Amino acid sequence: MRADVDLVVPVKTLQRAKTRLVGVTDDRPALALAFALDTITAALPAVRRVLAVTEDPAVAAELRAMGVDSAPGPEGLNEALRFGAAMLRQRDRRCVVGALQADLPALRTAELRAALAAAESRAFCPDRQGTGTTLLLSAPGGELEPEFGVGSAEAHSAGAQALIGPWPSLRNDVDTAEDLELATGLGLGPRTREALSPVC
Ligand SMILES: Nc1nc2c(ncn2[C@@H]2O[C@H](COP(=O)(O)OP(=O)(O)OP(=O)(O)O)[C@@H](O)[C@H]2O)c(=O)[nH]1
Ligand SMILES: C=C(OP(=O)(O)O)C(=O)O
Repeated sequence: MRADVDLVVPVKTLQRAKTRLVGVTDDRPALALAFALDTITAALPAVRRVLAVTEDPAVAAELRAMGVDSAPGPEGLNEALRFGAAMLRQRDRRCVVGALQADLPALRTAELRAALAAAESRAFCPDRQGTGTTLLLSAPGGELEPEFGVGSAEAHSAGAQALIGPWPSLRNDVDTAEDLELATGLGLGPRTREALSPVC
């Protein structure tokens, strides 16, 4: 992708996040926060700007300390993404606006860079199962039109390039204990390792 890339990262209110990881840790909100911070830390060097959309003041405060902008958005994942994408589009009419899930705790900057470089225009990265989506990119100057949710890879595949390549860390979103095991094999980010340290 030759245009600048600005990313919206949606972060759900921590108390309600990552419900499928119940039993993995005693402190699920802390784990959800660690996922988001590791994801964003890895993404920052690969893109021009990151805007988190979150209703959670604790997430906003952590991000502010890292120098990352956030804004409270409407309830619901696609609503939050449309809201963030509109803010980014207002700042730059021509850039690529992307959506990156905040549950990629093994994300490697170089792998995100490689996926972005492979994108020719509107594109999406399917998750490792091939059914969900971890990254969605608009065409330069285009609308994001997010359709996240069950079966989102198929929904996003209409008129968009599927980004499939040597970027396993970008495809490994963590919803379940099995996903977390696989992410551990790829190499977790430091915040997630720390959040899990009492149980590792
Ligand atoms: N801002 C915002 N982000 C959301 C919302 N719902 C989901 N997200 C984010 O969207 C991404 C994908 O969400 P899921 O994988 O379904 O995560 P989750 O809802 O925390 O997990 P489960 O409770 O297991 O379904 C994660 O980055 C979430 O933080 C929402 O209503 N608002
Ligand atoms: C919302 C999605 O994520 P998950 O499957 O992680 O809930 C999606 O892949 O569209």
